[in-house]
Amino acid sequence: MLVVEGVRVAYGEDVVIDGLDWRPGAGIDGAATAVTALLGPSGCGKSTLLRAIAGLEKPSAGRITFGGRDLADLPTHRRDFGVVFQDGQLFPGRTVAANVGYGLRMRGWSRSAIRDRVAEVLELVSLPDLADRPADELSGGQAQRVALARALAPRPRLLLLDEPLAALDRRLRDRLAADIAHIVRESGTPTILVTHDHTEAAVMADDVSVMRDGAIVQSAAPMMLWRNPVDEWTARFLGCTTVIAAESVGGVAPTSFGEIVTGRADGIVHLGFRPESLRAGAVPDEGVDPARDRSSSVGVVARVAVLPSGPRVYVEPDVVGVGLGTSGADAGAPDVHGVDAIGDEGVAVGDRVAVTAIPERVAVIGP
Ligand SMILES: Nc1ncnc2c1ncn2[C@@H]1O[C@H](COP(=O)(O)OP(=O)(O)OP(=O)(O)O)[C@@H](O)[C@H]1O
Repeated sequence: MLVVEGVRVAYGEDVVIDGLDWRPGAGIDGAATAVTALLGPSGCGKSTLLRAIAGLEKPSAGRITFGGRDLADLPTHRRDFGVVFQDGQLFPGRTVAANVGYGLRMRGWSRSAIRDRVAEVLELVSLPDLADRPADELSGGQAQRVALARALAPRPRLLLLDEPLAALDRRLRDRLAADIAHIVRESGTPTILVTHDHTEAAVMADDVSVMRDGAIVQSAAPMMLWRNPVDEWTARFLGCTTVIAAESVGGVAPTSFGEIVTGRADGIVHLGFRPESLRAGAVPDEGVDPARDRSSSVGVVARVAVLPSGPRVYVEPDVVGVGLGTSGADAGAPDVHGVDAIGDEGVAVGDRVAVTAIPERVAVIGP
């Protein structure tokens, strides 16, 4: 529905986006009601692109169409897009109901129609009892729900969310992320979510487009993105802290953390490991010579962080100069810096551990 073609946006001399092509949700079923995340690091141009779609920035080249119609000559308020920013931007002196009904009044809805629709969307965002509360007496999470209700009230054709959770604390973000995703799906509104947080993108979106330096580098469902990031930069941005090269033969690459199914043609492949891709546990059998054991690498725990999901450890090589994660393919450049892994319960600094891959959590990098 939304198509961005060859778009260029500059602030004075500073070109932020140049020749950008994008069809959010193009590769997935049900794109008409899907949530697409626009995910990228700070400053890559996500908000600029969103603002261009909303009509708040004017592209100096290219075009943006919705349902086949060029938006260039359509001002923001006539695009019928709902927008929610990081800080909600509610009118502080007015009640929740007045805020939510604002766009409907502007569109000339009748009083009774406004009252009914306001009640309906406040129900949708689970705040039916707050209609008469002044907007400046809301918590941060409530304010963002009200901002969402206000954006959804006029039944927009497209909803644009620009880091809607960024100003909230972690606990609230996690809960509200799932709630917002549910609410926008209930409302049947196609949605673009700008975020720099890949977990948030995975929780909320059906489809994720990764943006880097003003360009879209990959679009895929979250699962595909984790499994097959398009390049090493994307793999690292998505949380891989160790990247190694290995030789894949018959679709399988032996590594010093065990065999990984790559499904790739014979040749060198690059594999990305998140802490969750590796398990650091007891050395299985001291009788086995670790140098000959191809299913795991032995190292020494250098740091432990105890997270709710279990210990996160950093394991250094126990033989100086022979890195963890070396394989035939990259033996010339051992990763002497060690690896992040999930540790077994009770693991402590100084323990010798065997580091083993959890194969289905390893990313196979490249197109
Ligand atoms: N109004 C503006 N005037 C001049 N430069 C701007 C303006 N808005 C953004 N920029 C610059 O454009 C670049 C992209 O900014 P943008 O806000 O689009 O990035 P972003 O990916 O959304 O980042 P963040 O997640 O930090 O908001 C940055 O270098 C920023 O400094």
